[in-house]
Amino acid sequence: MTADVSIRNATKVFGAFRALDDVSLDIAAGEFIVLLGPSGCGKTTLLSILGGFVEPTSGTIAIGGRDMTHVSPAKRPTTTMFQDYALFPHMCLRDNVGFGLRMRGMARAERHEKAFSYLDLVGLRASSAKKPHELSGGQRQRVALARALAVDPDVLLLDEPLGALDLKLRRQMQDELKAIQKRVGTTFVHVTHDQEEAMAIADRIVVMNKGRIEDVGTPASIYMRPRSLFSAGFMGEVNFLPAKMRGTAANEAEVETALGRVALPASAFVSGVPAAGRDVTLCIRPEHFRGAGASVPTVSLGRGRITGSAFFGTHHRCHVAADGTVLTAHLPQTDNPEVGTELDLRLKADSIVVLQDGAGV
Ligand SMILES: Nc1ncnc2c1ncn2[C@@H]1O[C@H](COP(=O)(O)OP(=O)(O)OP(=O)(O)O)[C@@H](O)[C@H]1O
Repeated sequence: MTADVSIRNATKVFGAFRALDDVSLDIAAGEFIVLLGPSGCGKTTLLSILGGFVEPTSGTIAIGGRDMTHVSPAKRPTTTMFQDYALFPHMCLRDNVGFGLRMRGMARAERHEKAFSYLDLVGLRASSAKKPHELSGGQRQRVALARALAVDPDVLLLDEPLGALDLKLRRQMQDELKAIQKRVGTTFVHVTHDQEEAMAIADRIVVMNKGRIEDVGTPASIYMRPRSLFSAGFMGEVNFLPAKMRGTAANEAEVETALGRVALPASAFVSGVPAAGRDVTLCIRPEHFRGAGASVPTVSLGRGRITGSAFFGTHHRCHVAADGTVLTAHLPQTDNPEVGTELDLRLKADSIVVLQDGAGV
């Protein structure tokens, strides 16, 4: 089963503190949505509102077209999977996975069959007689997932479920989680503060900050075309270059930066081309600098001097100083950037994104 979710103007106030501030979001049935943001931004509060553990101060929640705003957690078509798994230590895996089914009065044979099929889904059928303490962290996490899915929720809510795992296992479990979600087709809403995790698993990422939604989109669209400075900065490394709008022509606009005047295509301005005189910020990903000799259409920010360089395997990460501004540039693995040498600060024109301060969704 699967269902769409509609959140309308959800606000949650704790005393004088606005943990969630007028949040609206539509989630399609079968989507894998990741709520991403720093600690305290309201991710868990939003997830708890979906699960029914927290009631919104105002606003509404509908699941599968039915208003759920004041419905108790047990009566919602949702299941929440927490980071600590909460498996029953004295029960074997089959009984752990079948526990929710027993609570719903399902007959023994049917319950066992279903528990086995979900253990199969997570690759643990052969271990069904084991107890949780006989498993690794990743295996326990899979059992918790099987148990959560066995009760056929329309929407599975996951609160930092991979938070307790070490990095390598975490990356492996992300791939498994995504593959399982695609197989079962259940709507997943997953909370994390890890940008790489969000990119690894999400159909769409919801970037949150201070109780509000800053950006919503596919991993690629948020990375390449962020709609707020916060979103650009949270989704990986970025150079922010302040600028002032100058003239605009048909499909182009000129901006003045500390590194000189630059003509940019109108498409670089994510929320439209602002009027002359307005302050804007150019967002430049470090890997978008192209060395000399690149044959693609380029924008030039003049020349800079390399003040630091470190080899990261896939690329060299360099600091480049130009006219009092220090930029970060990732240069190809095969380059040999040396500190003290000069670098052409050239970019593909369509790789620059220009945002107005205070922009967002
Ligand atoms: N029951 C509560 N009473 C008072 N304040 C609360 C309550 N629950 C959450 N808050 C506050 O609301 C803000 C948002 O909390 P929330 O748990 O949603 O953040 P989060 O983005 O999930 O952060 P984290 O990643 O640290 O879990 C925090 O500042 C938190 O202290």
